[in-house]
Amino acid sequence: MVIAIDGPAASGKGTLARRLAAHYGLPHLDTGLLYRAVAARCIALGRLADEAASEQAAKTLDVADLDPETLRTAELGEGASVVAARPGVRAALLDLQRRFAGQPGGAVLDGRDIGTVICPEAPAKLFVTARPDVRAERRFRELLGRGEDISYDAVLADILKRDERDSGRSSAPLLKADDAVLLDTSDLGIEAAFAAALAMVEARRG
Ligand SMILES: Nc1ncnc2c1ncn2[C@@H]1O[C@H](COP(=O)(O)OP(=O)(O)OP(=O)(O)O)[C@@H](O)[C@H]1O
Ligand SMILES: Nc1ccn([C@@H]2O[C@H](COP(=O)(O)O)[C@@H](O)[C@H]2O)c(=O)n1
Repeated sequence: MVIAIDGPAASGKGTLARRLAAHYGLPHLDTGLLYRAVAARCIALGRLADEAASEQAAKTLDVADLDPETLRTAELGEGASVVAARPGVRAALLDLQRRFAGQPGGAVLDGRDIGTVICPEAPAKLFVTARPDVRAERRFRELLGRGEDISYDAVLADILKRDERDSGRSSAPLLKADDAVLLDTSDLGIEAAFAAALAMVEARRG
């Protein structure tokens, strides 16, 4: 079974994707890490504004090299949303994601365009969201815990800017697929959100 999970930044989709993958014994791909890794390589080269450099980085990306610890910074979240708006970068990462989803037994993928572009035929699709202030508070605490020197206001501003860029781009914008189930986690803790997500997936399996 393929489970496709989309939603805006810090909505909790990665947390739910990991929990669902563990529950069903499926492999999980956090597709945001792909775009973060492309941005990391471009930033290291001083070429984030260079479209050709970002396409080249995407074409030569190795999933085995993705290190969540180094990639989940605020700077790379912003850089990822810049390179993710480029059609050539998205095209270069398409096959890799579809191959991951096509593994025997299925997979769980989370991102922005999984239910709409990468796996439009997935039987179980969730669109996870939460109010911006709630998302910012969660991400702020997470980044503080990781030792980043950042303010709540800066995190909220980053989230709003990324939401706008991700939803407004012409190539694979962040959208709820028509057949995705909406899950608002604003007033749900992690366990309650997981229970709701599991019930939605079970309903689709049945
Ligand atoms: N329902 C919840 N209640 C409280 N905290 C949550 C909940 N879901 C996730 N979190 C916390 O919020 C933060 C963001 O969650 P997560 O990384 O799953 O979001 P995301 O949507 O995958 O973000 P991104 O797209 O930016 O990678 C994490 O610190 C996570 O532990
Ligand atoms: N399927 C996806 C996944 C991510 N992006 C872009 O990457 C940025 C970082 O993603 P996180 O999930 O790690 O926060 C995100 O803001 C998107 O711009 C994407 O376009 N498609």
